[in-house]
Amino acid sequence: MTVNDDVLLVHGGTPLEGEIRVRGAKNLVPKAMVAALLGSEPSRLRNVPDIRDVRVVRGLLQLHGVTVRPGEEPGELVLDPTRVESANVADIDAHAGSSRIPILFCGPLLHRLGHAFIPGLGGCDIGGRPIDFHFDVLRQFGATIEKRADGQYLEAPQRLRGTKIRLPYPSVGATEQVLLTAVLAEGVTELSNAAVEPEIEDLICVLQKMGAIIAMDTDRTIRITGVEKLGGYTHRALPDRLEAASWASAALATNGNIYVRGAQQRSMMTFLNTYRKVGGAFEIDDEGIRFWHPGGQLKSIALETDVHPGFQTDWQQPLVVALTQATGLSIIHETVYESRLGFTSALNQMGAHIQLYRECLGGSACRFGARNFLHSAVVSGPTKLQGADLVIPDLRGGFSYLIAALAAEGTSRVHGIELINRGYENFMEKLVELGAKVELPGKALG
Ligand SMILES: CC(=O)N[C@H]1[C@@H](OP(=O)(O)OP(=O)(O)OC[C@H]2O[C@@H](n3ccc(=O)[nH]c3=O)[C@H](O)[C@@H]2O)O[C@H](CO)[C@@H](O)[C@@H]1O
Ligand SMILES: C=C(OP(=O)(O)O)C(=O)O
Repeated sequence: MTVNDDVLLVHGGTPLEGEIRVRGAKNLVPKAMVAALLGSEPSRLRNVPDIRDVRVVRGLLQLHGVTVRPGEEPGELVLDPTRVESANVADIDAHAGSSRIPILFCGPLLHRLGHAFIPGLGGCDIGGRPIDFHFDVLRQFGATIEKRADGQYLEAPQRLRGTKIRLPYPSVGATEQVLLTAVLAEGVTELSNAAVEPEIEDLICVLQKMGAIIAMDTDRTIRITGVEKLGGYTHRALPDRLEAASWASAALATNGNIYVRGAQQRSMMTFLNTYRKVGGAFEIDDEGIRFWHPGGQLKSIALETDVHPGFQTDWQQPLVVALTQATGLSIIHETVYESRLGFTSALNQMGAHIQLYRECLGGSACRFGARNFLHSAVVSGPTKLQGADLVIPDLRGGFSYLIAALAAEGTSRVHGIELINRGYENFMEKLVELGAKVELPGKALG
């Protein structure tokens, strides 16, 4: 086992109780920051969380000549792209492997400079995560792409042209690639089989504020009429529905009660339905959502992850920890990523009973069915969890291990917690506020 030295000691068995606040979505904020690169004037983005993925994009934008400074209110960034053409881009390799976001710089840089260099991407190791759709799309707009040892070099010999595209799968990133490229391309782009996640709708709102013309049909078709020039925007990022659901799962698994300020019903409806089926309670008001374990037994369920409006894959791992406490057999079918269930082996070491299958369990057949991936699970519960030594595998898997350690009897050592900072703002402070007994060896918390 590879053990990192950033370790959190978690003394389990205390219900999480209290209030925390979620700010702007990890899966929107960095993209809205990239969108600022398309404008001829400064933009203002509000509700920006202090997470690693935001810091990475800030560094990348600055490298490309965008000035990024704090605005008037806490969590506001002002992004000024007016000097991009004269930037002297150096050290871009330092960003290789940092996140998935660099790929979204392609369209804006091609429009502004006629060329772009994209270093190798990072992001969670939960499947192959190819970027073939992105490059197919960019070629359709008229870009040329050359693979080099350290990344991809792209050129736009002339202004990119609008085009008709059908995605093989409603990929979030590829849909964003089309949006960020089509808005300044010549003519109309028609994208079918697009992803329609709430973060994509919010990115469309950002682009419309900048002067873009984008129409969304109900059948996953998005039509973009290219314009000559875009201005800046002022926008408050939609709240992070993925972080909110993680805390909701933590409340359920630890017998707790957490008010998540900022959580919004509209973007979480599918999660809320599932939470209720499992036996979790929630109450919605204008400012947020309270989630709690109402007592009694939790119920097992059949769950299939899917693109929006289905059950978001990033909700899956934290909820699985709560399902180890439900009575009976729960079935999980992960249809978005082929390798997102590997984190369950550590839960089994803690006492859970989770069996993985290559077959598509629970109803529909997915892309991974006949391809040998362990992408379905049967969780048998309830099981008592015991503290263990855990090594964080990926962002949501990492938060799930925290939940499991908090729900377990005894003490766990959770290694690699730095990864959680990629998508959860101040998670340690929040844990302490909620009454968790956690320690960073040698450091004071709370
Ligand atoms: C930073 C960010 O917003 N990340 C989110 C984004 O990731 P990301 O945008 O990377 O995810 P996609 O929606 O693109 O990926 C979905 C599926 O499409 C496949 N695919 C994608 C692109 C491609 O060129 N070829 C290809 O085969 C992927 O391997 C995966 O199986 O959406 C995912 C699905 O909601 C979320 O889990 C991630 O949290
Ligand atoms: C998979 C995730 O993110 P990314 O695409 O940034 O790896 C996630 O947020 O769970």
